Amino acid sequence: MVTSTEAIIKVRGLRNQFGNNVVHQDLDLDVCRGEILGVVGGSGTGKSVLLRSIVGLMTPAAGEINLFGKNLLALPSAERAALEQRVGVLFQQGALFSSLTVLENISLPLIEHAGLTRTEAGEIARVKIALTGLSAHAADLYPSDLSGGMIKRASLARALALDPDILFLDEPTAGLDPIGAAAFDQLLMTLRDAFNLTVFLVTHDLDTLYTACDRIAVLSQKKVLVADRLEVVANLNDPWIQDYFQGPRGRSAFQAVERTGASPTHHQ
Ligand SMILES: Nc1ncnc2c1ncn2[C@@H]1O[C@H](COP(=O)(O)OP(=O)(O)OP(=O)(O)O)[C@@H](O)[C@H]1O
Repeated sequence: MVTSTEAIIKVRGLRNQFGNNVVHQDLDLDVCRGEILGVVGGSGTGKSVLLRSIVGLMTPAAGEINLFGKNLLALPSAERAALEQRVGVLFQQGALFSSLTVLENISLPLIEHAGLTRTEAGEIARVKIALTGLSAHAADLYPSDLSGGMIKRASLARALALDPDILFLDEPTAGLDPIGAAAFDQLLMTLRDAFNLTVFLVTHDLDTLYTACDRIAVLSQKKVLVADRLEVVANLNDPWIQDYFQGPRGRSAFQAVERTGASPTHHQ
């Protein structure tokens, strides 16, 4: 699939800080429409904080965040809320409501934000459940009845409830076994292709980077050090990048891709 070069997300001069802890300084990033961008970096480099800033869950100390060509931070709150509804977010722990069934969890944004009735929302929620590969009977289960992989899929179904243009995922394959993680990567690519979704994916999973991502952004030294195709990023002369991509796990992920012939370039 061909990703466009149009930046659907444009971050400029971003600064985030908690007390004296400056997490981002002068951070710039473009995310192109239709791409799956993998965001990596050492622990604490601010991947989740970057995600939360872009989706409007926290206000940066300085900088500009353009979503769909509009400066998010300068918009009146109603317009900003409308824009934020065009993004779906899958948080690290899934963040499903434990007292609601899967169907009710997915229905909630449709009732609250799209003004649908319970019945209408339930119908759409069932479509999303099928779309994410969950069996129909999962609809009536509670989060505590679900396996780790099912929780990820149910959370994905909820993130897709309002037909977002951009999907944000924070460590979606963390805690999944390798087969479950590979299946989730495949699902992501299928959904991106089917709906021309743009995907912002925070991950530590090297297999995901090799198989699913069109470009990779590396967070380091409070900035995006590089955002480019894997071949370019993996060969950069930077200690963290070399350790990460050329270390034993990086090499085995690369060899697995070589064996199966799967490669990000095959999706472009
Ligand atoms: N609400 C908060 N209050 C204070 N400090 C915070 C808050 N949220 C994040 N931080 C700090 O911001 C920094 C970046 O955190 P963040 O969770 O974005 O890192 P990360 O790159 O996602 O890490 P990991 O890979 O370990 O999940 C850390 O130093 C963290 O302690």
